[in-house]
Amino acid sequence: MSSSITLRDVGQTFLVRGDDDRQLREFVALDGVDLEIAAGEFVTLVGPSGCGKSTVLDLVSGLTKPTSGTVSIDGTPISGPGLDRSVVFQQYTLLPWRTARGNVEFALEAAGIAKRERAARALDYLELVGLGEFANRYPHELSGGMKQRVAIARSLSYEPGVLLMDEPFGALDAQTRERLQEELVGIWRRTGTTVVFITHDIEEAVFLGQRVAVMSSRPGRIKEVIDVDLDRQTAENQDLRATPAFASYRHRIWSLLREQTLQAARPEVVNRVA
Ligand SMILES: Nc1ncnc2c1ncn2[C@@H]1O[C@H](COP(=O)(O)OP(=O)(O)OP(=O)(O)O)[C@@H](O)[C@H]1O
Repeated sequence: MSSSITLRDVGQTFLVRGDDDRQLREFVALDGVDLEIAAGEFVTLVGPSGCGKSTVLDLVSGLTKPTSGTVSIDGTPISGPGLDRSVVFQQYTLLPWRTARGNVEFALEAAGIAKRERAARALDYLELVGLGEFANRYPHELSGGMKQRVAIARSLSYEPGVLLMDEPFGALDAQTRERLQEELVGIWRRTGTTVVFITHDIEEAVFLGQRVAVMSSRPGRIKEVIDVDLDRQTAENQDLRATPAFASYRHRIWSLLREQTLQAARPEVVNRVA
């Protein structure tokens, strides 16, 4: 099961206090953001720090509402959070007093899944992320990568149409990160869920995304969306990251981001509120 996502002419303005006079001002975080994500697609979102990536994810999750424009799931405007969407953050956010299985079951309980179904389903999803044998371990008995896999299992367990991931591998070491990237591609293929994945890491964006959306900052907009046409199936046993095609995508996105970073050096645009 998967859902499409549409952002149409989306703007998000926050009220912030000026550093100098402490007056309230409008800060335009997003302006005119347009993005269409098809059901079942894997899209990565990159952009300079503070360009509004998490703000976009918050809007799709329904935690916040846009100041202007519309954000829709399967053509229906989002009115708040829902079980059709699930978010994985950089911090694992597991309950320390529950086992891996207990953490997944907790989400299933909140989603209203019948008690008799919860234990089996939790185990199925822990197996999907390769943690079937660790179901009875507590978070403090798991490595960082394992904790993040539990968080992914928990998010997928109630079978959302959309999985939103905000730098989920940002706190992991390079090797664990690469392994989880490969596993995530496998999980995405098996579940067919639409994935929107935020990252600062260009290689991660190219490796994972069927398309990479590059954002510009101040105000945040989608600057360019790049189709990544890499043969991931035949490359399964090769080092995809070492291929010339991969390097070429990496360089293209690096160049776009460099332009953005140079532009971001100018002062922020804020409008004073009367
Ligand atoms: N609730 C809020 N109130 C005021 N300003 C906010 C709020 N949320 C975000 N911002 C501002 O909006 C801009 C975009 O923030 P956001 O967290 O979306 O950026 P980001 O691209 O995810 O950043 P990073 O890559 O550093 O995580 C930033 O300038 C931030 O300070």
